Amino acid sequence: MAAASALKLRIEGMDCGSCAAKIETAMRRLPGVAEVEVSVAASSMSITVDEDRTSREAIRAKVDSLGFKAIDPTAAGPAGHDHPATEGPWWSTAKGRLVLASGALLAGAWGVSWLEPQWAAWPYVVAAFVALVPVARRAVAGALNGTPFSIETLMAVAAIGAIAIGEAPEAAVVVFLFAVGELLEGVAARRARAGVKALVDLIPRSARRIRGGAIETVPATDLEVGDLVLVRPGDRIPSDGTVAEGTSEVNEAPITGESRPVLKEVGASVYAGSVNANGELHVTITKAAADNTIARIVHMVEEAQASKAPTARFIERFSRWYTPAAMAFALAVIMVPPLVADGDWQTWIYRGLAVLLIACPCALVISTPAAVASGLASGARRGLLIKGGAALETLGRVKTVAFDKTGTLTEGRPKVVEVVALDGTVEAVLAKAAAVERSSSHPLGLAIIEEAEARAIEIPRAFGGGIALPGKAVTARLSSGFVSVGSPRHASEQDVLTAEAAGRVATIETEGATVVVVSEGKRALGLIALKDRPREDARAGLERLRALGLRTVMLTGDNARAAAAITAELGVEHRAELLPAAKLEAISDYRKDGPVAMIGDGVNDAPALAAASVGVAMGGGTDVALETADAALLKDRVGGVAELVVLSRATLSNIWVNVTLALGLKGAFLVATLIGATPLWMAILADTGATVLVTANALRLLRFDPSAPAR
Ligand SMILES: Nc1ncnc2c1ncn2[C@@H]1O[C@H](COP(=O)(O)OP(=O)(O)OP(=O)(O)O)[C@@H](O)[C@H]1O
Ligand SMILES: [Zn+2]
Repeated sequence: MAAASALKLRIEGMDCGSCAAKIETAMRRLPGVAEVEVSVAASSMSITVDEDRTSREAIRAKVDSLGFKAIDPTAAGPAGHDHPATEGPWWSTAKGRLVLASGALLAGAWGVSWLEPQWAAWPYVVAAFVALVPVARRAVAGALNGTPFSIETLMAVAAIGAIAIGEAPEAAVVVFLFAVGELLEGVAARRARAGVKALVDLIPRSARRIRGGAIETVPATDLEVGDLVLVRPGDRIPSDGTVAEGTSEVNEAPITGESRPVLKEVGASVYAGSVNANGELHVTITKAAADNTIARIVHMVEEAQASKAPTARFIERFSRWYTPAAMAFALAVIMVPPLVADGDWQTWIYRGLAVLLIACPCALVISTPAAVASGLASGARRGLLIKGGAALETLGRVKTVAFDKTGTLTEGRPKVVEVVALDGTVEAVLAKAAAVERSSSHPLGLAIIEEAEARAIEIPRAFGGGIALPGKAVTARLSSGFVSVGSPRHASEQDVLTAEAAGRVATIETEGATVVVVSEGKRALGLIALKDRPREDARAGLERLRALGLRTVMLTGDNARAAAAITAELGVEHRAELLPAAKLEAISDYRKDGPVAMIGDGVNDAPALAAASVGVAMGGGTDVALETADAALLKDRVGGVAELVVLSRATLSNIWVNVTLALGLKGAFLVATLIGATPLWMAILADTGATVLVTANALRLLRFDPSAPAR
């Protein structure tokens, strides 16, 4: 049995969701095709196919036969660059030329009818046919490949019908306006795509590489990991790297959306595309051009735009039966009044054809994807990365926002504030604790190691790796025996805390510190108290969420007293001393009241992020934050959560405005047509006009600023 392979093709020429549905239907009829998803917003198709049964050439040929152009990026030219040259100006595209040609013919026909009215019919017929031929070709191709009732079918039937009943001028205007509409329909998707791609253009083309004391200018794409580059004040940083020399403020707005410059010193990470403000920096390159954070963000947003939101899926399914139903209705309009009420055939055929035009579902089908694509692009430019339409919809409906404590509401850099020796010296307690924590990446562990190093304490070696009990403790074997560092609760469960020691723990915790117990075998050696600071904007960020009507909670594995001390400062409800499993339970509790967003740093809370309706990682462009979770805040601020929610809600209401506009216009035109108030050429505006409005409305999201104070 041959394995199915997953292909990703770029598809040019799609404007509207029904194009996507048509391609999907045709693909499913090919042998060996398992899964297929076509995205208009991303101009792409993902398909899983057994290539022994249908070759990729056959797939491409099939797509081309439907009137689109399929391009295999892996087979494409050098460097596998997946950002195609932008399509030329509108008049150079096939659709643009069609609009120009049929417009010119229409104008010519109008001129003839004015000069020589008795010859007017034929030029109009010619004008109508020129614009109709490509439409009819696509209608036939669609019908042969499983989509008999497409927009093109509606169009072709209506235009041919109009010519047949002697309304050639109207037919010509209708097909011309349809061609104009088609040209406009792709605009939203293209603009949203361009908005994101513009980010990549922020990466400079050249860099100043330092080699053997000399400085040479090289293309940024030639930089290799380990190269050293010089970045002067005012320059953009050519590739992700770390500062090797110098101090400067860097504006990271392109990546994080944060316009305040960030001070970078030796050892700090810098991102490609950010602007060096005032000092000279030497930067060691850590990523090749294609792996730069900004390039990956753009790639992720493109993938996100390709994934369909539930509403989009619903509307696509809906329009699958909607189009045939509309045709049946139009037929009834033509047949029933003349047969039943002795109506005039010519009049009712004319009205029935108008109904066909009004029924075109294009505006409806494009309403959701256009808004979602714009919303995602708008977020990406502000450091709010949402990985798909589904996540966006959920974020807009969220009822509860749960936060992890460490690294999310707090800075995640606890500091040791006190060391208490219960047995032996303070130095020995720290030394052994640090030795155990060497095997852990927990923020508390890092703080303990840092403190031991700061006090120049020699850290002994551990034998073998440590054993971590998540949410409880970490244990390792030292030369003196097994040493554990863990929560007081875990220590008392293990019977190593005396009543007196437990009393000291309680006293320190009341001051808002986290206490860990260092024990050897069944003996408590000492206590280490640590404190972490709340993030600067945590309070304001939480308040903004509550102002949006959301419930905010803090879920923490830390002790109840320390948690209470922090939440008193932040004004947020909390649940403390939660083991990882209990965090998941808390989340499913909250989910009973509606969707829950979980905000974490993506480091040790991946299960909680996954358990929530939507997981949001916070963590300044780190790999973990980008890969895990359904959404990520590239700007390390609690306020970003509210911005995510505001943007998502704005996108959802934009979608509803679009759907209402599309359906409303159709309803109004339908009534006007049935009472005979709408000529054919106006009926087409019910869809083309709505498409333009819907597109323009969706594009407003590109400029939407979710950080603006609530209206
Ligand atoms: N590596 C470790 N070293 C010391 N103590 C630990 C370690 N791992 C867990 N603990 C103990 O378990 C408790 C809970 O840990 P957990 O990782 O669940 O929470 P946290 O990450 O500190 O806080 P939050 O849940 O708010 O992010 C800690 O407060 C600490 O007492
Ligand atoms: Zn349409």
